[in-house]
Amino acid sequence: MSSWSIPTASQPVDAVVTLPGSKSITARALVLAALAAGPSRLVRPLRARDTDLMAAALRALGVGIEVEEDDWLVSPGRLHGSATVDAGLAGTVLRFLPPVAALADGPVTVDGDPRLHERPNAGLLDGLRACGVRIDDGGRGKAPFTVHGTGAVRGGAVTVDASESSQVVSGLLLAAARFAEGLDLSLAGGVPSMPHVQMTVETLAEHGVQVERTATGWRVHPGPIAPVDRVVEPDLSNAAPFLAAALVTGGRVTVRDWPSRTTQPGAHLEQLLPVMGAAVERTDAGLQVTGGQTVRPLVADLSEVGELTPVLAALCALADGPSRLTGVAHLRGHETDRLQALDEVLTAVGATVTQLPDGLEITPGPRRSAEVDSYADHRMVMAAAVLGLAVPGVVVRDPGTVAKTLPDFVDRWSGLLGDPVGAVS
Ligand SMILES: O=C(O)C1=C[C@@H](OP(=O)(O)O)[C@@H](O)[C@H](O)C1
Ligand SMILES: C=C(OP(=O)(O)O)C(=O)O
Repeated sequence: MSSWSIPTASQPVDAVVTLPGSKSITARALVLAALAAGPSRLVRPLRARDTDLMAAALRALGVGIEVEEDDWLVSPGRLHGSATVDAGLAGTVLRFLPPVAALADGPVTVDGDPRLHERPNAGLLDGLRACGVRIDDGGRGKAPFTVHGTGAVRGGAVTVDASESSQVVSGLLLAAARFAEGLDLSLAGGVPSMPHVQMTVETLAEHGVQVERTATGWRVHPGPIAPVDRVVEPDLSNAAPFLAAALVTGGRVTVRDWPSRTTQPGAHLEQLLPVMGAAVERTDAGLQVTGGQTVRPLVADLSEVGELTPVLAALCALADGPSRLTGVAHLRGHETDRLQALDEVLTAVGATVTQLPDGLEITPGPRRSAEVDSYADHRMVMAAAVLGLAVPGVVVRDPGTVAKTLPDFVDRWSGLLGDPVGAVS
């Protein structure tokens, strides 16, 4: 296991950053292209562990996915088992692949990293069962499990519990046009990360699927899924640490190709970062964030943008007052229990942290060096990188875990600081 001594910023950063494609859009585009009535081209999809695992899983079910320079050419095929699929630690594969597997002819087993075995998935598996699919999960509601595909899914009216992950809704909606009766999905409770559900609905509509909001959820009409060629937007959640660097160092960072309109939750950074003292401007080059004299605290409900919590929490630990982040109980089921992990890391560098049932209170304190874990969580490495800008001597173990969504993050970070060494040992 290697560790990374995070470089401290010796001067304000001043950089223009180009980021790879969105994980969430790439995953949806792959699944819909795989279920479509003809071939689709994905231009500049994200190539990272999560999306490579999704492509491998679809290939294992009979989908053709050819690499052509920076693009993926997806050719749907007859979906078949038997197959074993490695979901790694990807929530997108864990929740988007099983409804596709249910359409395959033969059993498909989904397994992954040790932590995947702890990620909640009963909402999805019970939802699929209500659609008429047989699943063996040993009664755990978690991976590993086997979906016994018969080549067809009934679908119809189902009520699901998506309180632990919006991906339960997205996974079912993505495949639903291929169910005999479509899907009339009702929610049993709340759902976090609504922008991600909206992203699913809009991507379905782009593929010609008839999908509508109902009083209790969403209805997808049965019918063909049209192929679509698309250019994948940059990943705005992965923009967060780079933009945060502008705040921490009082510098300026521009993220290129910021979409004028998007369903990505990272778009909320445009409203959240000014609360923390930044000036944000859309320029011809992209979204430009300029830091102020200090980082200001944040009091916010992050339920819609839970993915941004680790980097925002790191900023809070460097702010000039106490912060309170709420609405993110479901982060306890992410790559790690992120509320616990953030508590440990922020405390290690000198903050006082109180865990709430659904969030964190963070009071900055005298800063101190620390060696911290990555918790197999890409966003914890990114959070540590933000802390290390201002706290000398922050070392993060196993930084390679960023490969989940941004394999060259460490090199990019060193480039941002003009530090070619980027000591990884
Ligand atoms: O649908 C998606 O692409 C995602 C939805 C969200 O999941 P949760 O609702 O489980 O937080 C988000 O955190 C995850 O990173 C990606
Ligand atoms: C929660 C995340 O990932 P996943 O898709 O694995 O749930 C994330 O990327 O922050």
